[in-house]
Amino acid sequence: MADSRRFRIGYALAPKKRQSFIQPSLVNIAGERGIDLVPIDAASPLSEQGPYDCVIHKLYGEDWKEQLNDFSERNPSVPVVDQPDAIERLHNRISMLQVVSDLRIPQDKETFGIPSQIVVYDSIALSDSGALKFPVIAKPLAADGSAKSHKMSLVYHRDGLLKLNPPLVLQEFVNHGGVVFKVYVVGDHVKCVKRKSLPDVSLEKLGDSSEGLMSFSQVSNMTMQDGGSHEEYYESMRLDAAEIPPLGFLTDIARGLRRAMKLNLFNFDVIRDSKAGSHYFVIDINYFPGYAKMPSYETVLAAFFWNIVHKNDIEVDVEKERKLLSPSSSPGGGSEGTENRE
Ligand SMILES: Nc1ncnc2c1ncn2[C@@H]1O[C@H](COP(=O)(O)OP(=O)(O)OP(=O)(O)O)[C@@H](O)[C@H]1O
Ligand SMILES: O=P(O)(O)O[C@H]1[C@H](O)[C@H](O)[C@H](OP(=O)(O)O)[C@@H](OP(=O)(O)O)[C@@H]1O
Ligand SMILES: [Mg+2]
Ligand SMILES: [Mg+2]
Repeated sequence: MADSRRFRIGYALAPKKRQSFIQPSLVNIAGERGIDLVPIDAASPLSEQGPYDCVIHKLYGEDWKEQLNDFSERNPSVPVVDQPDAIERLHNRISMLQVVSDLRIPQDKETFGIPSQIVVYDSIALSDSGALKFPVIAKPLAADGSAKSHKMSLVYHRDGLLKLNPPLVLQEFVNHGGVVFKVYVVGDHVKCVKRKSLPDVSLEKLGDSSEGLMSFSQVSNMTMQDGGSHEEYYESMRLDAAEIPPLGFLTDIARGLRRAMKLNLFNFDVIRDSKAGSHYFVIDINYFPGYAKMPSYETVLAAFFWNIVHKNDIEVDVEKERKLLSPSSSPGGGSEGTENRE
């Protein structure tokens, strides 16, 4: 007999994120699978809300982190996707990519790594950018969801560094044919899409650029106006022509990142080295990205939610789970996951 029980997944999202992610199509498809998506009011105590069979979230701040940790203590069997400590690694652009460098997965025909990069904490250190080869991209060290964290500069030569405001990551710019591959991960589902990227930088450009740097933000989210200019036509042609890396290669990286980071909802940006067609660089990892931009996002997310509430295969922090589920943990009152309340 089909399971008639309904499950409640609480979501704590900023208004803009709620609008882009909790679309009626997602609510309907999840509903058809017996899953109700229930808003969590971040302005009220989480302990007074619920009950939930799972909590998903993309909110920041120590208070929210404490509320979530308290919720997990009191509801050890209710998955929190994902654990704040695991997400925090992605809020710093050095620790974010360190996990890529630490991955140990077989690299056969296709190989991957991260661009050379250094962190600069103060303006004095700016002048000493070491052995980095120009151009470099100056990225805010913090990737904390603020608009500021996406404000970047392409720096053509050393003088350009003096106009920057640390703390920053200076990451070598890699010519990559103007296309970035965004790899969305939802549990064990992996989907790669192509997006516009920065164009390659010629040696001539390096020599003659007077201003020393070019600022930009979220270039991979810029939509081309319909019937755009000549350049936009060629941009879209280039996008179509770009060959997506082998899915098995991307899946190996995705699986490795998921296990290492203990995260279930993220994407990562990959660029192909124009100088070596089978070498790739991972340049960015994002927690709980814009899934609505992923084809069939509703079906993919609904299947992921179904797996969670049926306790299948999600990445958890086993140590944390073990501690929480140990006999000493006192499952308290509040919002234990519960039977259908219909
Ligand atoms: N090392 C690099 N070499 C070449 N291009 C790069 C490099 N790093 C970033 N870019 C370009 O700049 C864009 C923005 O960089 P990045 O993805 O790190 O920023 P972000 O603000 O975190 O973006 P997102 O919106 O994906 O979170 C990339 O999509 C890519 O087009
Ligand atoms: O094109 P994508 O889905 O990668 O765009 C994401 C982006 O990568 C970041 O994840 C943004 O989140 P923050 O880094 O926290 O700003 C997403 O914004 P959001 O408002 O959807 O969370 C972009 O969609
Ligand atoms: Mg990115
Ligand atoms: Mg990012």
